[in-house]
Amino acid sequence: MNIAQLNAAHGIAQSVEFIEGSGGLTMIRVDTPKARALISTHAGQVLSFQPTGEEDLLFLSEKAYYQDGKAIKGGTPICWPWFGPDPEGKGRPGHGFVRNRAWNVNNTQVIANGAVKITLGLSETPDTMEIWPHAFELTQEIVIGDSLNLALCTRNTGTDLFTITQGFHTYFKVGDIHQTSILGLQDCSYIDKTDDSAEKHQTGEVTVASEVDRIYRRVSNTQIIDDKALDRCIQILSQGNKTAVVWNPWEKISKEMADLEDADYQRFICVETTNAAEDVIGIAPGEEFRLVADYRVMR
Ligand SMILES: O=P(O)(O)OC[C@H]1O[C@H](O)[C@H](O)[C@@H](O)[C@@H]1O
Repeated sequence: MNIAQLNAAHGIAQSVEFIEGSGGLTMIRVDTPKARALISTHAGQVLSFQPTGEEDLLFLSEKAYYQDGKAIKGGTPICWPWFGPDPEGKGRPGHGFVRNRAWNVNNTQVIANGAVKITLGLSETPDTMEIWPHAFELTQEIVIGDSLNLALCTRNTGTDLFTITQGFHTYFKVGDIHQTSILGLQDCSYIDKTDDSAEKHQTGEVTVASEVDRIYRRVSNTQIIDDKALDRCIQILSQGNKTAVVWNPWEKISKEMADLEDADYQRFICVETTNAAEDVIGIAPGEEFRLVADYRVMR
């Protein structure tokens, strides 16, 4: 559907408008009494979530790509049906194949208290069957209101059990990484991907002073990003995950990544709600699995 057809089918006066965004990609502008948001249908990804009177919760790179086949650096990328490198080592793209293709718009709706729910979806095509030979229905419900609430629902529409790993690879905007800490992961063990996947133990809060790439295990359902420079805390509530990933590329990798500014590592932290490492989800035919993340500012 083109922009006019999408607006005719799914636009809602004063609340939901389809527009042509960066790179000519179809985007959805959402306006509610509590917050505004910008969602890209390419990648099924929220690029901006700004509660009224607050800075954006999300970091979006000024150098992000907006192209079919490429991921958008920032916002809330979806890693699916695997998190991280190809689990079968066949050279398929890192973090799966739904963060770099167009999603369908299934529904838009104003719900309680003026919040807006946008439902995006994807199912198998001959192209996805080549990459991952399973029939599926992937649905993402995005609710913009007091909080940004994301629910990713995977339904197995095929005849054999399949397994997935996945994650919301969310880039949170911070005022200064040096003055940022993450609470709620203390006493968890983690896999340190910057140290040959050594198993380590987290004592106290997480601070970032060099590259960080960690899979935390057996996490609770709450993490808090304490951002002293912006004088705010972001609360992350999750359901369906046993793992969480913390990632910051730091200076060298930031410089090497063509879609990041050199100093961008100072401006974001990824705290990712995941099913990663041994947190693998098996889904039987006809069954579904739901992963949920909810983000809000606390003062
Ligand atoms: O550059 P990307 O493919 O988006 O991945 C960025 C990062 O994502 C995750 O957080 C992984 O744990 C990292 O190992 C990876 O470098």
